Amino acid sequence: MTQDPSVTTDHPAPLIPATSWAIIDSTLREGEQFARGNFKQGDKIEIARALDAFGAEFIEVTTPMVSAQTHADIRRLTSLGLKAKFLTHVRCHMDDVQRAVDTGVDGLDLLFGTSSFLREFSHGKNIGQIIDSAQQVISWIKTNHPDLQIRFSAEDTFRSEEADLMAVYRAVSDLGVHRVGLADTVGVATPRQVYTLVREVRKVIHEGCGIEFHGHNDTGCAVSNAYEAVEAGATHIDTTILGIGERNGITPLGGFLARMFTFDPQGLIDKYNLDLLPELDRMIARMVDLPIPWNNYLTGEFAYNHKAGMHLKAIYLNPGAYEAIPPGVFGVGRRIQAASKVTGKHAIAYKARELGLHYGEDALRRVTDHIKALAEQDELDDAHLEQVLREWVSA
Ligand SMILES: CC(=O)SCCNC(=O)CCNC(=O)[C@H](O)C(C)(C)COP(=O)(O)OP(=O)(O)OC[C@H]1O[C@@H](n2cnc3c(N)ncnc32)[C@H](O)[C@@H]1OP(=O)(O)O
Ligand SMILES: O=C(O)CCC(=O)C(=O)O
Ligand SMILES: [Mg+2]
Repeated sequence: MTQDPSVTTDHPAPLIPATSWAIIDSTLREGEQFARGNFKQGDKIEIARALDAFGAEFIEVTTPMVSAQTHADIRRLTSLGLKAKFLTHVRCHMDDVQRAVDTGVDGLDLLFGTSSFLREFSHGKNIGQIIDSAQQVISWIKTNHPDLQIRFSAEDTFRSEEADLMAVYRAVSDLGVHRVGLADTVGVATPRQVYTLVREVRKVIHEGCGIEFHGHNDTGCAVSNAYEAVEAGATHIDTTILGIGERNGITPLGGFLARMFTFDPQGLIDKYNLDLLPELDRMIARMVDLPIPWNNYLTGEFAYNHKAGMHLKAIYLNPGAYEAIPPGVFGVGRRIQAASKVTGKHAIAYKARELGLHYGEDALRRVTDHIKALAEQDELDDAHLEQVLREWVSA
């Protein structure tokens, strides 16, 4: 595992221990629903191996109902001998479940939409019928495939009636599912709603039953909502690499890890090979043929760019002054952009010292002002900065 001496691990008790939650990475399921997600078997194997090397606890794959090829792909993935557990995401329907049980997966992620939107426009079932289907399907799995993990999710949870949800969750928990799922299918939930609902669900399910959260990012809350879910007691969080998924996607793996790192750095370091994150992000960016966003959590080109003079002064003394998370832990470096109009004398002195040049106080002020004036016209690259510093040192 990655070790970085600059990581502060002296928290007496982590606010949220990393041992209290696990990742279900859904790049191979939700990610296939992304506009540019069309993974071939070779891609799927590469993604699964990379997630496994990273340390993802679970890998969720698309339903085998998609096609014969997808069915064969799942069988191939589950034969790889990876440590990560495979889950397949299937409708709560006997046809789907019977097709899924011979794929070699470790568990089935069942779902049924419970909101009025999905009851009316997706499957046409009322809550009683949903519970009846759940009973039929879950009982069959438990009788015939007792080793399979079972999760039941109420799709579109946050637009469902609370009484309906509680009836469904209580019923499936009584039927012995291993986890229940809360899904913010259209990305509308607020962090407080997520926190409150997870707490309510916890009251109606059995003690050993896990709680999974799946959050879309339509209103920019996917990471915060995942965090609130964990804070309220959720045990499993769905992520995808780079956040790819339907529409603008779900909780990104990197963003979620960045959030959780601040509570229990050592816990994350112990659990995952964090320095493989940039490779994961690059792999998916390549496969979907899109750049990693410039402001991406941790791995964006400018995620660790430091520019303003006041920042640079402190950064040189202690990077922690302007970085919540040390980049080295996640296998990325920082960029110091010293030659801009917002730079200051400390940054320029530091750059000069790197070149073996020493400026007195007055000369330093003059060259700093000169660099700031030049940068008003155009940013200077490193070569230009070096040239100026060398010319002005003797001027
Ligand atoms: C929010 C989410 O991401 S949910 C997961 C979405 N994932 C997928 O859709 C997986 C990929 N999907 C597919 O390959 C196809 O949609 C299939 C194979 C699942 C089904 O294909 P088709 O039979 O052609 O049906 P189609 O996709 O047009 O319609 C969905 C069907 O699922 C039914 N359905 C929807 N939700 C459920 C559910 N939770 N349980 C059971 N049936 C459901 C609908 O009623 C509809 O069936 P109907 O035609 O009998 O009314
Ligand atoms: O099964 C689940 O919990 C989530 C399904 C899904 O992708 C969603 O609701 O957005
Ligand atoms: Mg989704």
